[in-house]
Amino acid sequence: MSEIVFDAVRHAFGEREVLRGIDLRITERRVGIIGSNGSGKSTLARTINGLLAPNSGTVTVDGVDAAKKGAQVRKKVGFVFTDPDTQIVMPTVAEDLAFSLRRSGLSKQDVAERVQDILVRFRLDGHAEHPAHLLSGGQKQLLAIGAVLIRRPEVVVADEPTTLLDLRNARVVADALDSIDQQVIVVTHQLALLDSFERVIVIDDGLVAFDGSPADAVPAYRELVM
Ligand SMILES: Nc1ncnc2c1ncn2[C@@H]1O[C@H](COP(=O)(O)OP(=O)(O)OP(=O)(O)O)[C@@H](O)[C@H]1O
Repeated sequence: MSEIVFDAVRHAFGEREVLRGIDLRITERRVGIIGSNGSGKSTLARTINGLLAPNSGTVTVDGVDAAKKGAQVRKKVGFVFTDPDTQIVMPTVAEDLAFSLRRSGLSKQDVAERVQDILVRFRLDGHAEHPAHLLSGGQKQLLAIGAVLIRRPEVVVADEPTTLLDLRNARVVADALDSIDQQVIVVTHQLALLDSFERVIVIDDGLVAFDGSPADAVPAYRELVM
């Protein structure tokens, strides 16, 4: 597993301090981040692969500073957004997957093999030549996850990947995330997703309010919002 270290991380948007001093060392394979709306979870998640550089403090992935060496860290850490439409860029499902490998230096044959592998794995093989925008919400999110996994990152950070989905599709996406070998860090409001996780971090008002097992974190979060 990669070692992700937050050291005194602070960030403000204008006057509003959103991260107020985060210290964490993450080495577990399945980690959840939960907390109220606006508590700073997405901001925190975005610092992991340098999508956002904090005002102060550092986030490192295996010792590499994500803010300073974003491109290097992004090879290792893939990011899945809440809304798959923001990630889907090419007309067809197969083309969209291949697009993720455009600068990989892989041969056409290798790209085709990886695309096929993801299509089969996420049961999208019947849709390879279909327009991506015609997929169901759940299939779109699977495609977005596939487009991240096809680059074979070591870590996948997902920011509320099931929020826009109905119960069934949310289950499909949760199962997909559960099935992958990589280290996964998920920001979520869907607490059931966390049952099998090793560690759950509760963020409240820009600080770590609780850090422990899902069995302990969920009641701690409930108590916080009561
Ligand atoms: N780019 C931005 N510019 C200004 N303010 C922002 C920006 N991004 C986030 N914020 C503000 O920072 C605060 C924390 O946002 P963040 O998205 O990190 O919270 P969150 O815990 O993920 O919330 P939610 O559960 O609602 O997704 C919010 O008040 C939000 O409005």
